[in-house]
Amino acid sequence: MLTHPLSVTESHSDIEEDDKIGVLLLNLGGPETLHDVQPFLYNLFADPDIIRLPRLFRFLQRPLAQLISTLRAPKSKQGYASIGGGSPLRKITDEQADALKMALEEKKVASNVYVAMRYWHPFTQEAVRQIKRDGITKLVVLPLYPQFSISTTGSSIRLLQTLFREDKILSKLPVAIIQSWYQRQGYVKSMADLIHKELQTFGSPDEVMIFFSAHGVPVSYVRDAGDPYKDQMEECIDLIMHELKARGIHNHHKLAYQSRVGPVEWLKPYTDEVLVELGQKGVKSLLAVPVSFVSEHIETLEEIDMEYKELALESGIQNWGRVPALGCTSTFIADLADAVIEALPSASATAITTSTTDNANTFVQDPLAFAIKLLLGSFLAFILLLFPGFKNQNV
Ligand SMILES: C=CC1=C(C)c2cc3[nH]c(cc4nc(cc5[nH]c(cc1n2)c(C)c5CCC(=O)O)C(CCC(=O)O)=C4C)c(C)c3C=C
Ligand SMILES: [Fe+2]
Ligand SMILES: [Fe+2]
Repeated sequence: MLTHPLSVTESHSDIEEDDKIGVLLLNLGGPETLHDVQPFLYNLFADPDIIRLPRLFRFLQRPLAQLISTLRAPKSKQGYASIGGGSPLRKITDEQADALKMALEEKKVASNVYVAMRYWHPFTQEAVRQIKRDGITKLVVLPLYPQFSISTTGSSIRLLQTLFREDKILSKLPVAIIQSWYQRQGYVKSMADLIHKELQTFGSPDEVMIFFSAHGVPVSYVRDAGDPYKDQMEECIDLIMHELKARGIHNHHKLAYQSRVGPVEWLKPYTDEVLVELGQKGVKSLLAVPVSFVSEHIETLEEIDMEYKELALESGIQNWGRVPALGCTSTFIADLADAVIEALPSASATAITTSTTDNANTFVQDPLAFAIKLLLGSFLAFILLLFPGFKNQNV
């Protein structure tokens, strides 16, 4: 007998016979060619969860996005050129989606796995349209970010809420959202496995500093908007180190934040500054561990492997290593499949309606600095508004 591709082959408590299970993977997206870089950056900076303006000044969002994306594009292009001319994110995320579908099948859950990128193809809107076409009856939303940030998972969820609210059918679809999963045993163990393995490549593994480098966010996200990202990151590192200790690994470790953009203060300590300090303090061997993201991307391949490695070696560190991103590591993907099954919504579950990341109360800490920025922004906006075409690009 032919089974429907989404039919369930063995009973799980929250799955009914005619259910069609969908899993929606949330990710950031990245430019596939150098030509895509500026419009990708425009989409990113046009997101009010990336540049957080008070509601009253949201009219400046798109002109500012146009300006900042145009100014940043040359530097970004250089970065993407150095890793082969584009982001590997789409290919890796598609592979993760296929691996997750298979892992779910092994656990007797038939599903369709969709990829929803926030700023480049395949856009969230496309994935949502496909979910509707496929007649999915239960949906699990799984961000590919272990820790929650307003700027990543929060932004994608906010967009989903808007798209689902606007649609008669989707607004009734039972949806479960996995907000974060850094604390899951499977993830923690998979990270510990990678670190353990990579330590063995050093001459004296016990003397290696384990250096966690997380993507940063502006301090105001945590301080003013209540982003749990920093707390979750610190807890995540504690859990991984605890797991390593249980395996008899007692190396020193350090957490720092990378990839800051723009003039505002970001979470500290900064990766580049810490690398210099560690070199000066006499650390000779260092293992870099990217911890906020589960695929290779520009920040691992260019920033860590090229820029930070060079800086570390110049600063006196002699032995450098880097843990690969989890990608399709089987223990990790199997654990994501468990997370999906545990989260499956019951038929009576509500659709995506409530917001966990409401930034309606965005406020500005320093009114004078804000007034100056606003005047400047308005002036630039005036100039830029002379140019047409401030719509989301390539959506
Ligand atoms: C947990 C991961 C990430 C957080 C938090 C995050 C916040 C954040 N990022 C920017 C600005 C940029 N991000 C860019 C690319 C990019 N960022 C992440 C992850 C997080 N960002 C990923 C996975 C990627 C895509 C990488 C790829 O391979 O294509 C970029 C573009 C690249 C560059 O020019 O450096 C920018 C710009 C901000 C402002 C922010 C928090 C507010
Ligand atoms: Fe980023
Ligand atoms: Fe960067």
